[in-house]
Amino acid sequence: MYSRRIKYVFKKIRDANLKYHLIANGDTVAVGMSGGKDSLTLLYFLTLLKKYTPLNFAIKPVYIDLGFGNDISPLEKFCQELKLPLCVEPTNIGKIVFEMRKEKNPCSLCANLRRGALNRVAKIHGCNKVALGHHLDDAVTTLFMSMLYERRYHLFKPKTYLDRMDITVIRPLIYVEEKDIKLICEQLGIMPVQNLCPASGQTKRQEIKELVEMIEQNFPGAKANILASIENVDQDSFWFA
Ligand SMILES: Nc1ncnc2c1ncn2[C@@H]1O[C@H](COP(=O)(O)OP(=O)(O)OP(=O)(O)O)[C@@H](O)[C@H]1O
Repeated sequence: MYSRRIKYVFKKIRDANLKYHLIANGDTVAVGMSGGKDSLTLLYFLTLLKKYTPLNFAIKPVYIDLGFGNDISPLEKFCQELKLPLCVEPTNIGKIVFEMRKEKNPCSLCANLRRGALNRVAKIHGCNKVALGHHLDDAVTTLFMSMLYERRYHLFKPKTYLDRMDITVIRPLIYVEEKDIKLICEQLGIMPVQNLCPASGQTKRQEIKELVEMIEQNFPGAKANILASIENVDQDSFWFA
């Protein structure tokens, strides 16, 4: 009944869940919904995880409204179909970033404020975990950005406990490739929300993403190997001062 691609992606998510103990029995997981293809796919697969594994957990989709006037009706419809009420949190983050602070690099401030808002809302709704839609391509792109722009290895983790908030951030799509997410959205007819953010799609990140894609084209499997090399860091070979 499910396509081979859906089964394949489901396995990747189960693998990540087993390896990093992302979701446990009794969890209440807030799912950060931008309305983009990644978070929509994440929500879909978390419902499958609940349905087809013995894991017993609750799912709460949360949309942080940044104030750009996005039409979120496709997101609302998708949540309704999955029988999950969407929590919408209005904010003035867009205004702060673009009008008040007039940031040159708005994305990092926006992401910080958004994450703070999401964690706060999750806490208010009794969630102990927050799931984000970062996938394999995001991880490798982030790693390359830290190397090329910051001269260091720096990458988010699949699971991070934030002690100040007492909340755990998880990234169940960490082994999933973006191309599979795109194909699944097409296959299931998942409609993303159009993002009206003025900085959308014109960032440094986009350039590095294209570089990563070029490497993958020339060395198939490169992205998965790069991520695996992070998991298999040989401490003795690293040049710690
Ligand atoms: N406005 C928002 N409200 C709630 N969660 C969000 C919001 N924006 C982003 N997120 C969460 O943070 C993750 C990473 O955000 P980012 O902006 O990098 O999205 P993305 O890679 O374009 O993914 P997506 O396709 O889900 O938009 C998203 O996958 C989602 O889980």
